[in-house]
Amino acid sequence: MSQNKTIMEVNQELVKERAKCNFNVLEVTHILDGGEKNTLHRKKIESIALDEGAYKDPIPEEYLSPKEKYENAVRKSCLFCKIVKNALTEFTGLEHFSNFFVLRRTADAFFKEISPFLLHLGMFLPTILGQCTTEQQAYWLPRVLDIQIIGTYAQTELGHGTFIRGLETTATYDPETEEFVLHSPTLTSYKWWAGGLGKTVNYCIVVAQLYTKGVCHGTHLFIVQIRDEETHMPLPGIKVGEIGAKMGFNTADNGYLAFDHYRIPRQNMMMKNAQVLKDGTYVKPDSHGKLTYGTMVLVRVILVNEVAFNLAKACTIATRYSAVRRQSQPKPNEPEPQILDYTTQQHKLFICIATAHALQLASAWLWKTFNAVMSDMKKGNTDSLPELHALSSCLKALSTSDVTSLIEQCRYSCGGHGYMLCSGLPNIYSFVTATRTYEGDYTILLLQTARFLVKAYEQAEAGTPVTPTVLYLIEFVSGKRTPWDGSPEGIIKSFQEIAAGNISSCVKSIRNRMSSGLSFEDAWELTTIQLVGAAEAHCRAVISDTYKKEIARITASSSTNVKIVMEQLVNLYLHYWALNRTGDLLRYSSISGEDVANLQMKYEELLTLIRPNAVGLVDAFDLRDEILHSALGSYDGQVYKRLFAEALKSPLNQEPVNETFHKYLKPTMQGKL
Ligand SMILES: CC/C=C\C/C=C\C/C=C\C/C=C\C/C=C\C/C=C\CCCCC(=O)SCCNC(=O)CCNC(=O)[C@H](O)C(C)(C)COP(=O)(O)OP(=O)(O)OC[C@H]1O[C@@H](n2cnc3c(N)ncnc32)[C@H](O)[C@@H]1OP(=O)(O)O
Ligand SMILES: Cc1cc2nc3c(=O)[nH]c(=O)nc-3n(C[C@H](O)[C@H](O)[C@H](O)COP(=O)(O)OP(=O)(O)OC[C@H]3O[C@@H](n4cnc5c(N)ncnc54)[C@H](O)[C@@H]3O)c2cc1C
Repeated sequence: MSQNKTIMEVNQELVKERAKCNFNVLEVTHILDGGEKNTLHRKKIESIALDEGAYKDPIPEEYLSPKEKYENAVRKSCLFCKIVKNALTEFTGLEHFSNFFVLRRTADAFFKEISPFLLHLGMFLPTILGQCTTEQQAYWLPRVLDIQIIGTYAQTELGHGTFIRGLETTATYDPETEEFVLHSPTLTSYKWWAGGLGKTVNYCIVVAQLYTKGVCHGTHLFIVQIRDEETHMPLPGIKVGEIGAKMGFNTADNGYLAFDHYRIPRQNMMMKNAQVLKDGTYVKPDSHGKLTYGTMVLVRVILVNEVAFNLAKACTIATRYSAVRRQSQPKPNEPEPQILDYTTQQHKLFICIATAHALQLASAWLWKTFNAVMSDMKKGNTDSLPELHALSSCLKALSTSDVTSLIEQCRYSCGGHGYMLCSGLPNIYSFVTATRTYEGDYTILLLQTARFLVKAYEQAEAGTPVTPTVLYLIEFVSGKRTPWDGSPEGIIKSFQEIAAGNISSCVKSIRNRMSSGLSFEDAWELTTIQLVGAAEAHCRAVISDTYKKEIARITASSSTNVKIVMEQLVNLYLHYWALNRTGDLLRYSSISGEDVANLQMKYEELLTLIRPNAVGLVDAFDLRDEILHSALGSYDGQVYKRLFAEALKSPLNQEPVNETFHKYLKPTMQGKL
């Protein structure tokens, strides 16, 4: 493995664990990277960016003031872009975007929190790729890829994030000057949250209500210059600043922005889908009405990969630490066990490894689906967009929610040391917990999927064709049920039955409520707890099915032991979630109490089988120490030496006596204060 320029020798606990591992670690790395070629490409980029040590901070980030932290993050963002510039210029189409995952991963060595450039590459660039005409792209793309301008995505306002149709910023077309006039009529219309907006960017994409010829045509996207390219001063008519301290993302200068009748040229409306002609005539998109929401769909797809990667980091840290840490004495006169030998610890950690695999593979599959839909859309066919929207919504919601809980579980599994910033876990957590909210809140996105599921159920009832991910509804409405058999395929089938059963209950509730006189909206609203549950169940079935099928496909040519350990993890994932949903299983499948007990036994057996390979499995994520930033999770496992070295960096340890002793402590203790 390409492990790091470590100066310490590897802890014997980890040496023994690595010797125990019975599969080829590199083979699993290739599976997770999507093939050997991708692994080599990733390692090459990591080498270019990291081998010279440019990511290192003179003073640890956590001991800097907020302003210094931000300034240091800008310095390193520029450095990072300079180092990887060649890689950046390759991204001239959304189809190349998966290569950004590699850059994103490498950038983590530079930032313990986040780069203020994240939105430039993560949203400004893809929106230009997805929403501009070819001519507009020819103008903007070179400047964006060459970092001649830096941009962000300003959609959310102080008053509205979720409800995009409720945004208040206006863009009113003036045919006299062929300009749009951007205006923020109220305090609640101030743009709020956009990453990098506070101090870093000079351009941004603004989402505003388009008015032309006195008619409002709903929200549209505009490219807006907000700062002078030479002086970086806000331009006249622009009010811009930073929104203040947050739970995480503190190096991302999230900002606010308001317009006072601020003019931009007509050409700055992103016109791939809808257009405003010189005379103010509005030309509607002739296909799907929600095409301007395209960047959100892309970023939701990206986020599934993003959280899988962050979970891989967290469980690498927690698993290596658990192999090194010894605690308690269950058997008299025997040494204290490694905490990884406790079944409850395995229960906390192995589901994290399995989930990181499941989400990594589900995200690769979703990425393929996204590209297929984009390719259809290029030919004018938007038929598969609703299914993509439903899928990307629920996968984003469930993956960010699962991973947030599992990262916290990794922290719990490291006891007190996990609470230290130098464990790396708090920063990973504060980054990932935000993903549950941004780019569409958890509940909101599941309710979007639920809309699709209810419609699909009605189609299945009516005997009209349904899309691939909901084919299970056809069997369900026909009354066909598969008896419980406890096999992996049987568990997935039962997850589909749970999903179908939940959707069916929702449909019944809505119909019953409507037949008792409620409107559809009120009936829907009263059913939303169940609808969220149904969308979650559907998504669990999709992830489980995809995970199992993808592992079977990819490992068809793998060595025997790799195949075995990969299948064990799939089974662990399925058993974990089956046990977690026994209520639903008892309600919607033919499972018995005895079957549940068998599931539990099988689950515990799987933990024991996976245990010898646990460290090998996290090594296979192939995360360089520079990217992990963790005293607990480094490849050498020198946990205690690293914790102590980190403690010595504390500013409080730079002097034997702090001045507060003379100012406050001594006078207090001497009764003189
Ligand atoms: C130095 C460099 C260092 C590092 C960088 C290196 C590399 C970087 C590269 C990658 C980065 C990696 C990862 C991260 C990338 C970027 C992210 C990082 C940070 C992001 C920060 C966060 C940004 C944001 O949050 S932006 C704001 C996002 N906001 C939202 O998501 C709002 C959520 N709300 C909505 O989506 C909608 O309003 C709604 C869906 C809830 C409702 O909309 P609306 O009211 O208009 O519609 P409805 O009436 O409900 O529905 C009508 C029908 O339309 C359908 N619909 C809705 N949405 C869509 C859609 N998107 N597509 C298709 N169809 C849609 C809906 O289903 C209805 O259909 P029906 O048939 O009528 O039922
Ligand atoms: C770290 C971070 C970075 C961000 N970066 C950006 C950015 O770069 N650009 C940008 O434009 N935005 C950004 N955002 C904003 C983000 O997209 C929004 O915060 C998000 O979409 C949620 O919207 P909201 O804050 O308005 O929440 P609200 O919609 O007010 O949600 C509050 C609560 O109400 C519930 N709720 C709301 N509506 C309904 C409903 N119809 N039914 C049931 N429950 C409902 C929600 O589920 C939630 O529990 C960022 C946010 C964060 C936290």
